[in-house]
Formats: sequence, C-alpha cells, structure tokens
Amino acid sequence: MNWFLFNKTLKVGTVLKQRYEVIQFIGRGSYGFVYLAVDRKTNTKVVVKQHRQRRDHNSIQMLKKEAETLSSLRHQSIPSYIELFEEKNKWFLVMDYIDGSNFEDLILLQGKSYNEKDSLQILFSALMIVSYLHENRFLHRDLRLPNIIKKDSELFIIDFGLAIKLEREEAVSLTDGKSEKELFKEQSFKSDFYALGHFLLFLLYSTYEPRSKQEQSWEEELIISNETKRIIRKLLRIEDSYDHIADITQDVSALIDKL
Ligand SMILES: Nc1ncnc2c1ncn2[C@@H]1O[C@H](COP(=O)(O)OP(=O)(O)OP(=O)(O)O)[C@@H](O)[C@H]1O
Repeated sequence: MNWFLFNKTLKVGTVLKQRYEVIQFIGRGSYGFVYLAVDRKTNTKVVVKQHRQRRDHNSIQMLKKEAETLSSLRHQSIPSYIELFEEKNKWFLVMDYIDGSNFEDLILLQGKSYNEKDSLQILFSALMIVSYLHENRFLHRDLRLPNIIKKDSELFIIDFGLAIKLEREEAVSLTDGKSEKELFKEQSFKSDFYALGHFLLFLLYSTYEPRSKQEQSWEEELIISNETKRIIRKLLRIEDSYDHIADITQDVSALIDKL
C-alpha cells in the first residue's frame, strides 16, 4: 500500500456521500484528519473525522469506537453523532460542529485570563458535563485544554477518541509512583479527576506573572485560596483523592459562593 497517497487529506470542495461538502481542513489528530464540512441535507456545519492509516494503531477500530461512544451519548454540551460510513475504502465519522474556541487557543492565542473565581466557574461547568459521562459509566480520558470548547458562555467537551465505558472500576488510591501518563489513562473515574486538576491549574496560570526567576511549585507560584489549593491537591491525588464527582461539584460550588 502507498501510505503517502492513502493518507492524503481531502481537498476543499470534496463531497462525501453526496451530502457532506468539505469546506476546511481543521487538523491532523493522532489517528485521523478532521474537516469542517457543510451538510447539504440540513445546511448546517458538521465535523468529519477521517481515519488515517498508521502502522502502530488500528485507526479504523478507533474511529468506530469513537462513533459508538458518541452515538450512545446525548447531552447538549457534547457534539451529537450524525453517522459513520465508508467511502472508497476510507472511514468517516460525522458529528455536530461546535463553533467556539478551545481553551488552548483562548489562553495561548487570544491571551484570555481567568481569575480564581472564573476558573472555578469554568471547572464547575466542565464538571456538569463530566458528571453526565460518569453517571453513564463513561470515562473521557482526554480532558485537555484543546478538547474543552467555549462557545459564547457555554462549555462543550469534544474528542471521545480515548473514551471508554467502564465495566469495572480499577481500584486506585494514591498515585503510587505512577507516571503522569498512567494517571491520565487509568481505568478509573479518578483519571478524569486528575485531568480536571490539570485543567484548573492551566486556567489559574493564565493570570500568573512570574515574581521570581526561580521556578517554584504551583502552590508557591499561584496566589489562590487554601480551599482551591486543597481541591487541586485532591484532584491530583497529592492527598486523599475524591471518590465521587458529586463531592468535587459540592466543594467547587461552595467555594464559588464564598469567593
Ligand atoms: N465537534 C467538533 N466541533 C468543533 N471542533 C472540533 C470538533 N471535533 C474536533 N474538532 C477540532 O478538531 C481538532 C482535532 O479533533 P480531535 O481532537 O477530535 O481529533 P484527534 O484525532 O482525537 O486529535 P488529538 O490527537 O489531538 O486528540 C480539535 O482540537 C478541534 O479543534
């Protein structure tokens, strides 16, 4: 197989299934290409993900798994599944397009900054969506800045490529010398809590102005309340971790009211 030709991206103007017209190439993900397209049937913008042939992954399987996850979720803050299809030996997944900006772009490109209260309010909105996932026994396992989108004042979570349905939760306690990667990917709800801890830290760092040339720990660098520090420590499992998402939501909401 000619890998290069197989992995060529679609041209703007290509119409798939006589329905989806590619209008923009959005990006190259770990296992596929992502396009913005217009659904001629509904005249709305959609996202089309195309698998990319890789020697080391079964990208078709991954795309199918993402389609299965998306099709079993229904939430106003998660893109709706439209369809999965094969055309000319390539597989495509179509979903709603969320016309907003992800937090990586908001902070790094647009220079947005979030104070302690803003950051906790954003975390609270993310927790509402993750609660829905966890209630349905799904773990997202990739809650990073590029996968959390803000559209007007609403938050959305995208990219269910690594999500899994948890049949049986791994018993996990403290970090036990695990690497960051292992903590993100663990088959436990705590892996999403861990990612949300990092998400909160990134939001808080958006207002950070270095006061010393020496690099310090986040607890020394960030000027935030002890309560927020404690929430982060628990999310990152530096101390007694959270067991249930409802406990996080409760702590965050009580603290927002206080600040
Ligand atoms: N439903 C969507 N609405 C808006 N933008 C989207 C949507 N899905 C994906 N994108 C955009 O395309 C980019 C890549 O998509 P996605 O993260 O799902 O692909 P991936 O192959 O899993 O990538 P990665 O390796 O970065 O995880 C996202 O960062 C986002 O900018």
